[in-house]
Amino acid sequence: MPNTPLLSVRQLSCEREDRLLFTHLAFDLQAGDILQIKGPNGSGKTSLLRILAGLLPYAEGELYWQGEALHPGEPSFLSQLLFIGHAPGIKAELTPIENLLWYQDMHQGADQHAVIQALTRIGLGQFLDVPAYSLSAGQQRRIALARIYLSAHTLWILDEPFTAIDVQGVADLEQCIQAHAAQGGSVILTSHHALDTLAGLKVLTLGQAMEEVPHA
Ligand SMILES: Nc1ncnc2c1ncn2[C@@H]1O[C@H](COP(=O)(O)OP(=O)(O)OP(=O)(O)O)[C@@H](O)[C@H]1O
Repeated sequence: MPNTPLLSVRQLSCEREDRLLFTHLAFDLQAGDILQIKGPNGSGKTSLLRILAGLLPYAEGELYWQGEALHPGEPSFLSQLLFIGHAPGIKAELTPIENLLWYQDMHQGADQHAVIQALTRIGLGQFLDVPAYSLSAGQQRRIALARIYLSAHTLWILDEPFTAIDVQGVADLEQCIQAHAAQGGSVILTSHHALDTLAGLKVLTLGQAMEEVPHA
């Protein structure tokens, strides 16, 4: 008998500004899955991720988390979710350490040692104490992405995580995503890049059926 999916989406429709972006969207996400959402600009990829994160209402549909009806904004679900949106979502006047301590303090209590380790792993070890506004776009993005190294969440939802990240950074992130999935976590992400180096990748192109991608 198949395992209960971690997340099930059924008959989901999204409408923005009186325009229907997608209808009858349905897919299952199993523990250990990495799911890439694809589609042209404006097709609704970010909107879908924001619906799942409880940040955007949806027109119709049902969501299930581990077989139970899910209302995405509910705290018990949010405690298992790491959402990193399109924008870096950091405070420009704070240093990388301050940004992550502030974020951690809101969620699970601050741990400066863990924050420094995460920033070092993401390649910001030499920029711990400078204001974020003095860093490049890719470095600012890395501050936000360092949260994956602090995360104990089951589900990661990452909107364009590789934007502005260099080749080595992309490879490191892919490795981290793969490791999370290998430990039974799941990842839903958007990216316009081919991610076929990720083993077990599934792709959902909005408006089409979900497919498994052969490992490159
Ligand atoms: N803040 C907003 N307010 C109103 N409508 C919006 C807003 N953001 C997006 N939309 C509408 O939703 C549509 C889908 O946007 P969304 O960001 O979900 O697309 P996307 O597939 O992620 O695009 P991209 O590949 O360019 O990131 C847009 O074409 C726009 O019509």
